[in-house]
Amino acid sequence: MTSKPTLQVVKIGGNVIDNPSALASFLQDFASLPGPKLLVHGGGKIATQMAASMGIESQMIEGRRVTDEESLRIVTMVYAGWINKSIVAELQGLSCNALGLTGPDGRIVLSKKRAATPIDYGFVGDIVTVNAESLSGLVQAGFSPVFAPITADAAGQLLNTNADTMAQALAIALSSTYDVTLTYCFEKKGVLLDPNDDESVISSIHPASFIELKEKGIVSAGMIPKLENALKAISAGVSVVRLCHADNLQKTEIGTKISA
Ligand SMILES: Nc1ncnc2c1ncn2[C@@H]1O[C@H](COP(=O)(O)OP(=O)(O)O)[C@@H](O)[C@H]1O
Ligand SMILES: CC(=O)N[C@@H](CCC(=O)OP(=O)(O)O)C(=O)O
Repeated sequence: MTSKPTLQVVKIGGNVIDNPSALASFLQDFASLPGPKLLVHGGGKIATQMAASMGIESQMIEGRRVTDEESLRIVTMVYAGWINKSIVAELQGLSCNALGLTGPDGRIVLSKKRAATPIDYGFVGDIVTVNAESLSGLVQAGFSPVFAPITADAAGQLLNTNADTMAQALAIALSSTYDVTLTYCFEKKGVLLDPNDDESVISSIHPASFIELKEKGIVSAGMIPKLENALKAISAGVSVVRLCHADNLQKTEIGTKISA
């Protein structure tokens, strides 16, 4: 049996994107990763700040943004515009052949508006399909795709999509062709047993320990969808899933490893 080529899918979170020097150092590490790679970025923190500066209050429920028409315009401008193009330009400056994308570009990611019950999130999309063939084609052509968390449905309606979910869906889709490693990079050293103690990193999480951590309130807020996505990825064909500090992208033994 011939083994699959390797590919790294990396997600970078909004708290790092909001810190230019931390982002620059992360992008340097990303650019120097060997082999095919793909980046998914968030930017929730900047979108919230932008909305606030326009007098619009952001509402998050279970780590997801309630997205009305005005918020959709803001998140599209922030994620697919300012953040995506800044990251692509910075990576190009580091000789990484980054290609900025959103879901509707080449219809690589197709989503569907979330049902309005039990919670009406407005213009929020859940991923329906990923066109792995088109995406692999871009990777094989030498590009490093950089995805903003904006998608669209089949009728062309733009939708806001959680960036952790986007990374999970892309990693799973690519795992039929590649041996995929998925790394969630953020501003903490991993999943912490005590959120106030940066050194209390939990080295490994599996489905049963996640339920226990959630019940005890040790994982909360944005960490819940992040871990749900991480667990889904490891159970659906992704070879390695890890959560770590953005500074530790290349230190593969550090952080929290996810097991099935
Ligand atoms: N046990 C935990 N360990 C680490 N972070 C946690 C934990 N529980 C909750 N969190 C929170 O989850 C956040 C990461 O989720 P999120 O804000 O969605 O980040 P990102 O923007 O990187 O996706 C951390 O900043 C932290 O505040
Ligand atoms: C539907 C939904 O919640 N979308 C997210 C997309 C951005 C994101 O996920 O950013 P981080 O990775 O920085 O949290 C939002 O608007 O906050």
